Amino acid sequence: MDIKICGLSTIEATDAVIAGGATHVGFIFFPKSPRHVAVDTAAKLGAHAQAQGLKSVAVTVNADDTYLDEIVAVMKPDILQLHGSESPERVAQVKARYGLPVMKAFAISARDDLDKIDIYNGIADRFLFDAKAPKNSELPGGNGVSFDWTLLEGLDPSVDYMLSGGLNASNISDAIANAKPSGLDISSGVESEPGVKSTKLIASFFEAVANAKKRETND
Ligand SMILES: O=C(O)c1ccccc1NCC(=O)[C@H](O)[C@H](O)COP(=O)(O)O
Repeated sequence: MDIKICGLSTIEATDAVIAGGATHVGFIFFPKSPRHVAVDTAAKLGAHAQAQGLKSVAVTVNADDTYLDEIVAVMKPDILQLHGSESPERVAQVKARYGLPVMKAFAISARDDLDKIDIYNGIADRFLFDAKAPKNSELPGGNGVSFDWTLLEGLDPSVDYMLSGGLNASNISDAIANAKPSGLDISSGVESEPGVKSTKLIASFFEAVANAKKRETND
């Protein structure tokens, strides 16, 4: 199962994520976020993770070509995560311009939010299902809130997605059992305060994932 830890900004946290067994590291390019990083910081940390076989993901929100050009040229991400209201046409443009896989994020709060899967199918390479941002939040992601995973019941098993939104060591077992996702994405669940990753919480999270996987195998 793929595991992406998002919102990294330090070498200590990146090393903890690598040691824990993550497959992806995510970097946020959104100035309003406490996790926002400079492109060269993401380039250094991303290259460090790439050297260990992880994929580096650039997370942007309705970014224009100028910003994406800089991110792609300097950071050399493996994947672009589009976390705004990018249309299918914009996703197709981004894919064509950079030749990189695109993961399109959606907020899920009702069953019909999943209709977007058909609209972006064959355009986005993967989906990331996140919770809807609370009304008082300026961030489209990284809010530490979960959505009702039972909304995913009956989803076509060929839909490739990362489950996201409020995941942490305490709820990951239920999340895996309910949603059976092909990937997990976590940010604030491994932070001691917004934007500050905790190496202890990162280690506990990976331990909880390993225990959850053992339980799944035994069931
Ligand atoms: O994390 C942010 O600050 C952020 C800001 C703007 C757009 C996206 C953002 N995060 C994207 C992610 O992939 C997060 O990991 C995802 O939303 C889950 O976050 P959390 O609920 O805190 O685990």
